[in-house]
Amino acid sequence: MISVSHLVKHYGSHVAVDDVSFRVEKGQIVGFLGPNGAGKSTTLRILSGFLGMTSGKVEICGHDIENASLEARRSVGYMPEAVPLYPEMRVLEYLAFRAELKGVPRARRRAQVDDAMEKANVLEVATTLIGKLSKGYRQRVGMADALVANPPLLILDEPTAGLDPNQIRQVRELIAGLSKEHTVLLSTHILSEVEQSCDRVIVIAKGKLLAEGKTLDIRKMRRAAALDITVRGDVQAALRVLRGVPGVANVNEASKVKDASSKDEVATLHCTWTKKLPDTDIQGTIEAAVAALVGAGIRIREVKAVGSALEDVFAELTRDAAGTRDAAGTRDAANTRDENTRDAANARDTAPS
Ligand SMILES: Nc1ncnc2c1ncn2[C@@H]1O[C@H](COP(=O)(O)OP(=O)(O)OP(=O)(O)O)[C@@H](O)[C@H]1O
Repeated sequence: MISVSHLVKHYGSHVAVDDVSFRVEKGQIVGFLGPNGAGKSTTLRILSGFLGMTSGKVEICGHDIENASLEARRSVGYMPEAVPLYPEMRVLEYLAFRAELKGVPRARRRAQVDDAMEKANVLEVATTLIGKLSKGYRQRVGMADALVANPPLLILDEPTAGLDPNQIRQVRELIAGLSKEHTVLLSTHILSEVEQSCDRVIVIAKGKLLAEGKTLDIRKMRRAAALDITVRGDVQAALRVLRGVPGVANVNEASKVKDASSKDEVATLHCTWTKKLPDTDIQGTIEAAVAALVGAGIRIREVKAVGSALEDVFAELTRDAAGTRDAAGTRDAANTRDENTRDAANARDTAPS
């Protein structure tokens, strides 16, 4: 459905996309994941035909984005990060206008607008002025716009950016529903977003592709990087106990308050592991820490494993790319990449030319 080969994009002397290759197969929901400035929007705009590339080859549904740009663009519904909407138009009117621009034949226009509004869940605001819509609704109108010509492929740039948790949940449900009929490539800088919405993930940073694989494999890399334990009572004793647990490197007080009823101190203690602790040892260390506190008679209010930040996952992937395979998670990712490289190579070999 999408084939990207050695894509490069320069803005003047700045390399925004640096030799990126990947494939997206039909029926998948794929997350394009990377921190700010990674090159996500640039890549998605090139794939949607809105921006030229410096070099490389991109095919959308078998159409070369440069040599058959009209066919390629007709196969894509693109929702940019900042959806350009006309505030003085009503939703229905706007979508009919967009359908016309996208070449939907007049006879089919109304039906396709209705269909897009239904899929994007905006029927109830069909006659509302766009300028009066909430951010969540405007985002969904943007989604209806991407859907109005009924393209097989949807490219959504940060579809949940700036939405509140309720709106994010609605957009996620919407995307899950769309995947029955459309292939979806969406960008985000939030790892949990990809974990919840996508089958596969492509990770980029600083314009370079770092990893590509099943979301499950990337998820494995997100290990408990630290532990927050909230205790009540003798906080100093709790600190001493935790510092004595093998595998715990540092413990510090993240916060401390007085309990309103007992007047005891309630503190959240932040524990980090000794370097390069593999997953199984982290689990064992958490169990040992809790057991040691209970054994010392310290009351525990909450135990929370703190997931590694996206940057840490990126750091592991980058180390892995450099060939250092020192941690269990890193090895997993290396295997994932090796398999994917083979998958991609096989797919290339078997793809019709
Ligand atoms: N029109 C432009 N001219 C010059 N540099 C640009 C232009 N657009 C983007 N860049 C630069 O290219 C790099 C990639 O930008 P891009 O917007 O593609 O990243 P992104 O991953 O989408 O980031 P974000 O999540 O912040 O939107 C950044 O360093 C950005 O500053």
